[in-house]
Amino acid sequence: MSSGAVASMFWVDAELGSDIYLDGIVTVVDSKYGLKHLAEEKAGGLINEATRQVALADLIIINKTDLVPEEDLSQLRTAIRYRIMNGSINGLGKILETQRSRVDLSNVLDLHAFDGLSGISLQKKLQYVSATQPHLDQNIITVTFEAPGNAKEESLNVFIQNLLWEKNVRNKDGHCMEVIRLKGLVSIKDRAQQVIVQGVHELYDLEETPVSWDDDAQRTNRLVFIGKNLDKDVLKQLFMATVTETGKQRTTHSKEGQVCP
Ligand SMILES: Nc1nc2c(ncn2[C@@H]2O[C@H](COP(=O)(O)OP(=O)(O)OP(=O)(O)O)[C@@H](O)[C@H]2O)c(=O)[nH]1
Repeated sequence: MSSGAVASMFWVDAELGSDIYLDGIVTVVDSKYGLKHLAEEKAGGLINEATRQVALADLIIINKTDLVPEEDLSQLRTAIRYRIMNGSINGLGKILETQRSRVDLSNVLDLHAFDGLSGISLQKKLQYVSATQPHLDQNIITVTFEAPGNAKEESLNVFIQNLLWEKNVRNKDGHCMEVIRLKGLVSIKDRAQQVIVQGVHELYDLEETPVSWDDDAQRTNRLVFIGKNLDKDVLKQLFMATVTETGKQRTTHSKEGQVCP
């Protein structure tokens, strides 16, 4: 089972009030085979599992560093950084290097990547991502944008569900957008508090933070999407429709009845 699917299970569990909650996603990369797995090409241009797991991670552990020469390790580091720079919500996702996966637990636990607390620093993270986005990789990319206004909760749900569930949103070339993860700070109409939106694969959640908007007139939504075939203009245009309440949610880029693979 992929890490995203496992993460989704724990996330749902947390909502049921269990003692288990999703703190963050840690991906362990094997020094010896990591590079090979990251480079693997999948039929139909789909994102390979190793890249998907690295892009999803809040923390990456490169393990078995004793098994490879420094040269190989350096190549692997570059390959991972390249994927996180393009794919991570955290801008520069944290990387640890280990032998026998020995880590200081304080580096692994209490990541709080999925709870409201992370929202406080989210603004900084989002700014960092947009400032450093290199746009080198046409495979998995990060798209970020800001938009002023208040989203109607119902319209926001339709926007997210079209992306994650219906998968009917296409880029300008007609390719289906594939969102692996999304994160954002959004303003919902008639709510004083800031709301965090988190999505992993097909699961998403809107969570109110303890932070209130300073100035009602100047609420700025900030969103980050990680995935394939993402088009900033199309995403922003669709999101803007949720804040301007035009009632028209679909664009010419989504084709009725045609679900992406
Ligand atoms: N040399 C070396 N061996 C290690 C290290 N970490 C784990 N191993 C050994 O590698 C073997 C396989 O362990 P892992 O790769 O951790 O096992 P795993 O994650 O269940 O296996 P995969 O999912 O197939 O990668 C075991 O014999 C471990 O003792 C390390 O840092 N260095």
